[in-house]
Amino acid sequence: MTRPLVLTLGEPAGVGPEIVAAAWNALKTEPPAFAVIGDADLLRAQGVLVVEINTPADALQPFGRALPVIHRPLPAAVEVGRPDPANAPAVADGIEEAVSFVLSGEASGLVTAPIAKAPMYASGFRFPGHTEFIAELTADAPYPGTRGPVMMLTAKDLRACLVTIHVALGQVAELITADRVARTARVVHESLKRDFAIARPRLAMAALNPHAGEGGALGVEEIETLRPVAAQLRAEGIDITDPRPADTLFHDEARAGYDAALCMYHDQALIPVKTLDFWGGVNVSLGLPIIRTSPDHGTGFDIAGQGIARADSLIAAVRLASEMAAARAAR
Ligand SMILES: NC(=O)C1=CN([C@@H]2O[C@H](COP(=O)(O)OP(=O)(O)OC[C@H]3O[C@@H](n4cnc5c(N)ncnc54)[C@H](O)[C@@H]3O)[C@@H](O)[C@H]2O)C=CC1
Ligand SMILES: NCC(=O)COP(=O)(O)O
Repeated sequence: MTRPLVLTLGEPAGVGPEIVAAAWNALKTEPPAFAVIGDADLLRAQGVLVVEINTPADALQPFGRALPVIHRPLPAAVEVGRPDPANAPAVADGIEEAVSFVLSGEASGLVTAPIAKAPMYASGFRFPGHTEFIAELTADAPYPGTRGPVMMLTAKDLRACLVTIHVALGQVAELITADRVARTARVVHESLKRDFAIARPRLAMAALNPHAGEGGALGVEEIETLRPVAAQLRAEGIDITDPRPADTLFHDEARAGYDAALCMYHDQALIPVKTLDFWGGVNVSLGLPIIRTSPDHGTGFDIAGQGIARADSLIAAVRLASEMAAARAAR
């Protein structure tokens, strides 16, 4: 029987509880089952039938008729739209527990609803986001390849992978080192084979500077770092382009020429992703011992509790986690 996925509820004052409830409504007749870790009362308040369970395996039997929840009550009352740092440690604990279920094999993969970074930081959380936190939690688990984490965002046929993630734009250029670019490319290449069943992945490298540096007139990173790394990667057998101007890398015909784009900074990847498919985009952590996906949107405080938040991205994240877990297990 298919192992269940495990879902975390994310920031309780955001759209997490309502999109998790809506995702269960949409997916309850479709395998795989999932177990939610979080405050069961928040989910009951969404009007769905909840069943409290103890382990992910307990989710399999009731999933079609009730939303299975491993109940972890929050310490502070939740005011919709107003995150309280007092609940942030419980949010982090939920992620940690969910990761342990995947590491132990009790769940096949992890899907996380969005967290709000600021209240987490205010409570002492020392990671930029889920991606780095989950990498730390899985650091001692065996992994048969180049370790990430690498953040990939998917939308329709676009897979955009980030060389740098949550850093100020002013710091990006100094972080574009040969080692970081090469490691990112290796993780992406291996993951496309292992988790996406693409036999011969084709990677496209986005340039950092306008017009790929215009021969050095608009920046030297392409000449000094990116072209030599691309050549080195090709010598290793990785099919990757030289750095290409980012403004012409994401239109329909361009996307047909590669399986994943290597993007140098957050917005270079996330703008095309969210423009192409804001509702269906998925955030994937590559190069980790566990499968982890997430919606591509955040906590939506401005709309939380109004019944208008869309669950499409979370539903896509559940489906993708299931497909990736199956691809990884089949190897
Ligand atoms: N994976 C994660 O945990 C992520 C967390 N965040 C966090 O979310 C918080 C808010 O970030 P923002 O930049 O405001 O992005 P956001 O994605 O929460 O909101 C941007 C816009 O999209 C709308 N929106 C978001 N989710 C929606 C949904 N499910 N249905 C309909 N409309 C939706 C919002 O109403 C808003 O207009 C921040 O603290 C950020 O750190 C942001 C992205 C990912
Ligand atoms: N902009 C993407 C984002 O914030 C997701 O971060 P993470 O929590 O998945 O690491």
